[in-house]
Amino acid sequence: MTALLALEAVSYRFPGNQTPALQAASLPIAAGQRIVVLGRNGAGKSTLLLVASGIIRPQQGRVWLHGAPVDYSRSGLHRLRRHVGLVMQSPDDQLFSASVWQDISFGPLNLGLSAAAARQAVLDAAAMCDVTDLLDRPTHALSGGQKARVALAGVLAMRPQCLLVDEATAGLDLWARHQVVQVFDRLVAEGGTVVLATHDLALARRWADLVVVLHEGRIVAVAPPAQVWADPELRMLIAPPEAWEGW
Ligand SMILES: Nc1ncnc2c1ncn2[C@@H]1O[C@H](COP(=O)(O)OP(=O)(O)OP(=O)(O)O)[C@@H](O)[C@H]1O
Repeated sequence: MTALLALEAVSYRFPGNQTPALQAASLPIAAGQRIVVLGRNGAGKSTLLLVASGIIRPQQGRVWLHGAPVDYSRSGLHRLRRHVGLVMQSPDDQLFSASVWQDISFGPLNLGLSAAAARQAVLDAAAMCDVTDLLDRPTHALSGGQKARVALAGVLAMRPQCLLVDEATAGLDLWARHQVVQVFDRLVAEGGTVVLATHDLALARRWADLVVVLHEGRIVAVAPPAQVWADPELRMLIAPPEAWEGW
């Protein structure tokens, strides 16, 4: 079966760095998957998502969308963005319009939706992320957790088939976290795929069908959570022993 999105032997080194942030990373991503990416700070999780979303272009290897290599022309990236959405680690990197409404509507309008369709997409995404009450607010005047939910709504408004999320639940209160996970589940139930980079082991254990373990830029495992949890060497690459107590 053709993967929805795939990384093939992808490497990327940031300018000026000695070591690559991502090295020969291969990962097929199928429709309907719940994938969690684990690894220590600097392991390459954000870089993997940036490459998968087309925001950075790998120096080696290729990214495939629906069985065709991504081309980095304007139209190629437009096609990728219609299917793959990235919620960045810091909402301040994502929110740039004056008001919440403008911010959430930017993506759908940019994809070429009519004003009416974009309006509906904004309302739907805002309802999903519980930010309807914030639509008229200036983006700079939101709390951190509110910004995170608005950033998610802005990506959901483009109805991506594959949602990539960097640290989605960090900084959210427990209700917001619960709600965001419900949004992910809904997307998967509708045939979409969600890829989360996180340090939240509890979420990874109970939610993921597949865990990707990154270490120093390399993918060292792609396996169901139970298999990762049962492997002492993989566990050490992710977190210290006390983090695994009770599992
Ligand atoms: N903009 C950048 N410029 C230069 N180096 C970078 C940049 N962003 C990341 N790096 C480097 O690339 C490597 C991988 O970083 P990355 O942000 O992908 O890790 P991460 O696993 O997401 O970490 P964290 O858990 O801290 O978010 C690190 O060594 C980091 O220092």
